[in-house]
Formats: sequence, C-alpha cells, structure tokens
Amino acid sequence: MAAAVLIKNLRKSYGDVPAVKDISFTVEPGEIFGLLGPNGAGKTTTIRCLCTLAKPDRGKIEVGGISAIASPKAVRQRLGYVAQEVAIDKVLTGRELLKLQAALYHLPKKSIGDRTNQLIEVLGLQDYADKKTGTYSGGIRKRLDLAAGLLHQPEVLVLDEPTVGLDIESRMVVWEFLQALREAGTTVLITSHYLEEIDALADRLAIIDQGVVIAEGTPSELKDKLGGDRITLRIREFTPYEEAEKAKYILESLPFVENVIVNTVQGNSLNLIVTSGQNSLSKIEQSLSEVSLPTFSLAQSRPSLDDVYLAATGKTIMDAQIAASSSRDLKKEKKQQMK
Ligand SMILES: Nc1ncnc2c1ncn2[C@@H]1O[C@H](COP(=O)(O)OP(=O)(O)OP(=O)(O)O)[C@@H](O)[C@H]1O
Repeated sequence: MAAAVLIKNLRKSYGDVPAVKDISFTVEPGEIFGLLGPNGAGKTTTIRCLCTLAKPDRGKIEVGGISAIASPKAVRQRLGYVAQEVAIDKVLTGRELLKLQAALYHLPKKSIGDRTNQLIEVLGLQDYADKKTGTYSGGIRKRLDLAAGLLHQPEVLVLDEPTVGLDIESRMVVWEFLQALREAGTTVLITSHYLEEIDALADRLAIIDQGVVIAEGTPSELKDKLGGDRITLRIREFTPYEEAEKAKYILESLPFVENVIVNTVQGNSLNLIVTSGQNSLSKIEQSLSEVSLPTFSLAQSRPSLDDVYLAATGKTIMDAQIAASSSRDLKKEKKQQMK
C-alpha cells in the first residue's frame, strides 16, 4: 500500500532564504502524524508544497502514490487543508460559506445540502451555522475551517497549527475531533509548535529545525532513546552562581547522575539527567544537606519531547520560538508568498 504522504529531500527557498533545506518523512494511512518545530522551522512551507500551493525547488512529494508535482489536481482532491489563518468574508453565515466552498470543490449540487448539514452537526455548529462568521469566536471559527477542509471527504487532512490562539476548551474540542477522524480512517497531518499537542495526538512525528528533520519516530521511541529521568533542582529561589556550581560539583560525584547543567537563564537552577529508578530525589537531598546546602525545590520527570529537541539542538523549543519571532518580517513574507 502506498504511503498516505511521502516527502523526500524537499527543498524550497524564498529568494535567498532557505525555508526548507532537506525534509523527508512518510505518513502511513490512518495515522496522525505530527510535524513539530518552532516558528520559522519550515513547517508551513512544507505543508504549502504538499498542498500544491508552493512549488518546491527540489524533491519528491506524493499523496497515496500520486505525485503532487506531476498531478497537482488529483492530489488536491485527496487532501483537505486547514490553513493557519484564513481570510474570509465575515458577512456570510457559516452555512453559506460551506456551501460556497462545496461548489468550489465541485461537489455534486444534489449532495451539497446533506454534506453541509452533516458536518455542521458533527462539529457541533448547529447554533452558529446561520449566524454571520464575523461574530464567531476563535474556537467556532476553527471548527468551521475544519468543516470546510472536510467537505470533499479527503483521504488526508492537513492542518497547520490548528489550535494557535484557542482557549483550552476549544483546543480539546479540536483534539477530540481529530482523534475521532483517525478512528474513522482519515489520515491526519498536523503541524504544531506545542509539544504537548503533538505528544498527546501524534502516533508518529518528525521534529523540524531550521529546514531539516532532526528526529523522527513515535513520541515514546524518541523520549526513550534519550534514556534516564530529568531532575530540576533549586537550591534557593534565586541561587547565587557559586552555590549552584558547588552543588553541581557534589552531584556529579553521585554514581546515578549522568549530567548536570547550571541553568543561568532560570535563576541558576540545576538540570540533571539521572539513571531511572534509583530513589534519586532523597539521595540528592541528603548529599546536599551533608554540605549544608538547602533544597528549595526538587522535581523528577520522564524525558519530554522538549528534551528530545534540546538534545538535538542545544536549545528548548520555547527559546527557539522567541528567537524566531524577533527575527522575522511577516509582512515581507506575505508579499513574497503572493508572487
Ligand atoms: N514568503 C516568504 N518569504 C520569505 N521568507 C519566508 C516566506 N515564508 C517563510 N519564510 C521564511 O522561511 C522560513 C520557514 O518559514 P515557515 O513559515 O515555513 O516556518 P514555520 O515552521 O511554518 O513557522 P510558522 O508556524 O511561524 O509559519 C522562516 O525563516 C521564514 O522567515
């Protein structure tokens, strides 16, 4: 059986900005696949190439074995795309907008009414469908976008950051809906910079950084590969650097401690990697009290996807996110995209 989506050695630049340098991944039929990465990593560009909205410089893109480059129309019929932001006519009602969209997808006239009603019901939009979309909240708006992406019953639904800016309740609605879609056999490809979103939803994922894939696998495979547990320790609420260094020296001598970093950005807290299952917390507390160092807080956790990103890039996704948002000219990008 052909892969639902195959992307191989994709490359795409905007002028001299290499948005995607070399991205490859495969999405199997019926799975939720996540593309995780900070803003600017190349997720949207990859998705736009897949959905035939941007022309790649190089690489192979297939949907169900069909080339997106040679047969863009056939590929568009198989894909539903829910973009990050959609500019819509706010005067139309949700129902009118869906009907218009259905006509653009060339759905048979007879089936448009039924399909629209069905999606309005499935997405819980009955109370909103006949109100103008300009009155919708972000969560309702996103549900309408999902309905629009599903009108032509695509084999693969592609969503670009579907929960950005949504409150927790709306986010849950989207998550549950995507899980139900998967149960019903639709393949889902979702991009996100939210670790917990990809961790909760994705059967498999690729982590993207600066236009390349830095890790691929199931969430647990990627986390287990790192090995060990994470411990965050604060000696005091704001620990003097010398004291943190002293604690580091003591902790490094413990046999179950694999690595210690003093995190200067976080008030000189200490980040440790320890061998799992060693009753580490009490041993750490005891070793510190023997040299009269207090413990303000101490917490142990399994590795997260952020640790996977950190191990591969040397920074957290949040740090990369902040760095990216200060260096991009979004107005200029929009202009270039229109070309
Ligand atoms: N139209 C454009 N013109 C010029 N540069 C662009 C354009 N679109 C994207 N870029 C640049 O390409 C890189 C990848 O951007 P892309 O939008 O694909 O990343 P992303 O991971 O999807 O982030 P976001 O979620 O913020 O869109 C960034 O450095 C960005 O500044």
